[in-house]
Amino acid sequence: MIEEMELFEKITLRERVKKELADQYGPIKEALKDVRCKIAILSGKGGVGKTSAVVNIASALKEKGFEVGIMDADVHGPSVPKMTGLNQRTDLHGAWQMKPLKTEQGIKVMSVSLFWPGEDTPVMWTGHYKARVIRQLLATVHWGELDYLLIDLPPGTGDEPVTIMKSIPGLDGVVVVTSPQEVSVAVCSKAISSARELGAPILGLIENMSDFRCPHCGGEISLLGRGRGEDLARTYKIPFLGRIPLSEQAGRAADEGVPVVVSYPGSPASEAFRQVTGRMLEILKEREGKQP
Ligand SMILES: Nc1ncnc2c1ncn2[C@@H]1O[C@H](COP(=O)(O)OP(=O)(O)OP(=O)(O)O)[C@@H](O)[C@H]1O
Repeated sequence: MIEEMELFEKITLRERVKKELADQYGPIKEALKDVRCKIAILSGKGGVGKTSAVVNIASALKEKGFEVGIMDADVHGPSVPKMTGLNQRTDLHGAWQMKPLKTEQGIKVMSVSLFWPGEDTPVMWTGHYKARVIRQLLATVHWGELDYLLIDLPPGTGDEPVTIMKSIPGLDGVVVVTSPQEVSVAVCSKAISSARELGAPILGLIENMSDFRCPHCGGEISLLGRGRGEDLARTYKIPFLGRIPLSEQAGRAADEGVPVVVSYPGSPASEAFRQVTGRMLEILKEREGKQP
C-alpha cells in the first residue's frame, strides 16, 4: 500500500513538473527574448571550480566588450555574488519584474542570495521546489539586452540541474567543468551524459585546478593530477576548452570578490581563462554562427 502511494506521489509530482515546465516556458522565453546566447555551466562534483569558471568567463567576455549576465542557479551554494563582490540586496519589485545587480565590471547578476534574509539562513527547499524557484526567477528577471547569459547550475546530475536546463528555451550550449582528479572525472562523465540526453549542445570541457606552478622555483606540480579532463573530452568526443592552473591568485581573488581575470590580469590563471573563453567563442561561431 505504502509503495503504491509512493508511486502515485512520484507520478503526480512528475506530471506537476511537466505541467509547470509547459506553463512557464512562454514567460521564460519572453523574459529571455533579448538575450542572444544562453550558456549553462555544469559540473558533476561540487567544489571543482564551476562558479570560478562562470565569473571569470563572464569577465573575459566583458573585457571583449560584450554585455554579460550571470544567473546563479545554485540555490544551496550561491557563491556568484560573493565572488563578484556584490554585498547589497536587490528589490523584489512586487515580484513582477526583478532587476539584476551590476558588478563593478558591469556584469549583471541575479542570485537567490541577493534577496535571501541572511548568509546564515540555510535553504531548506526540496529539489522540486528549488527548480521551481529558479524557473520563477528565469521568468521574472528583467535582463535587458545581453550578448551572453551564463547560468551557474547546481552541481550534480540529479533532477535539479536537468530541470533547470530543460526550462531554458533555446539553450545555446553547455560547458562542463571538472578537476583532474579521478573522483571528479568519474562523476563528470554522468553530467555529460545527462546534458546529452537533453539534447543540449556541449561546447566543451574545462579542466580546472590543473598544474600548480611553484612561486619559488617555477616548477610545475600536478597536485590533483593532470590530463584526465582532456582524456574525458576525447572519450566523449567533445571539445577540450583548456586547463586552468591551480593558483594562489585564483583562490585569493574569489575571497576578495573580484574575478582573477580582473584582479590579477597578467596571472597564468587569467590567461588560461581568456584562452578558454576564446575557444568557446570559436566553437559557438563554428557551430551555428552563434557569436553575437
Ligand atoms: N584554479 C583554481 N585555483 C585555486 N583555487 C580555485 C581554483 N578554482 C576554484 N578555486 C577555489 O576552490 C573553491 C571552490 O570553487 P567554486 O566555488 O568555484 O567551485 P564550484 O564547483 O562552483 O562549487 P559548488 O558547485 O560546490 O558551489 C573556491 O574557494 C575557489 O576559490
